[in-house]
Amino acid sequence: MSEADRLFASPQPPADFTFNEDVVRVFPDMIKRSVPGYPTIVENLGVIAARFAQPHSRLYDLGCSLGAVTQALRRHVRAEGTRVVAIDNSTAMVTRCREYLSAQDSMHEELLPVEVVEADILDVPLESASVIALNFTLQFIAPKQRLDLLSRLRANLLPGGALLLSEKIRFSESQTQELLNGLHLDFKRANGYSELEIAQKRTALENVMLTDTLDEHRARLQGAGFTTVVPWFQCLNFTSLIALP
Ligand SMILES: Nc1ncnc2c1ncn2[C@@H]1O[C@H](C[S@+](CC[C@H]([NH3+])C(=O)[O-])CC(=O)[O-])[C@@H](O)[C@H]1O
Ligand SMILES: O=C(O)C(=O)Cc1ccccc1
Repeated sequence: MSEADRLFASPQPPADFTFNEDVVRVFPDMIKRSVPGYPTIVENLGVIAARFAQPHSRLYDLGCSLGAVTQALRRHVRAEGTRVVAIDNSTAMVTRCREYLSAQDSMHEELLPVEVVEADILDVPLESASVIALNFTLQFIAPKQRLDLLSRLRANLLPGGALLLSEKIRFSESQTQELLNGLHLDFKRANGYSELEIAQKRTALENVMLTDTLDEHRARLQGAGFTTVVPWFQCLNFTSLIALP
């Protein structure tokens, strides 16, 4: 099972955050203690997907990590003949994700079939899908690639389908930004992270996780051809959106 996250507990030279084996070992604990609302978001992505999933269509979980969203899709989606394609470019994540999903397979009968693909979502060929989930993945894509990726997702979304996008967001109004960022740090402290752990992780993420405002997300989604953007969840500076074609 997964360990407690102590990755940034001792002093270390600054290095960019990567989704390597050390992160994989602690990832379920890390994401739950770092992302306010994460369990609620993941479970409800399954519930929301159930409304948009079409019979005999694909459901994508892009940047699947250990497959938390894929597992929620399997718990909630009942449309006949749907299958999940879960994609991540971290070898360590994909290896462990496959193990978790086969454990879920052995405990339940008649789960949606899942294919876990090790690939970069920026260059893997995508096919038509009724649901596409990007749960805290877009924030790790280089900003100049984000519009192209969303346009490609829009082009592959079936009519009546949905893109489910969760992100850490920033706020252009500085008082709001300071308040919600401060409250996020309080959330981490309340979950047992020390000042050193918080500071070292912040440095590690500085160059690799670049956040946008909600307005920037809306504008980009519209630019990619989505007509409707509905925020369905916000906890502090973390949000989840439903984008419709
Ligand atoms: N270009 C890329 N191609 C494929 N995967 C990528 C790429 N860039 C980053 N990733 C992958 O996106 C994931 C982001 S974590 C998602 C959480 C998950 N969705 C969850 O619901 O638990 C978010 C977080 O840790 O805050 C990592 O597994 C990366 O390897
Ligand atoms: O820890 C943070 O500050 C975050 O914003 C989220 C996060 C969670 C897990 C891995 C990387 C980033």
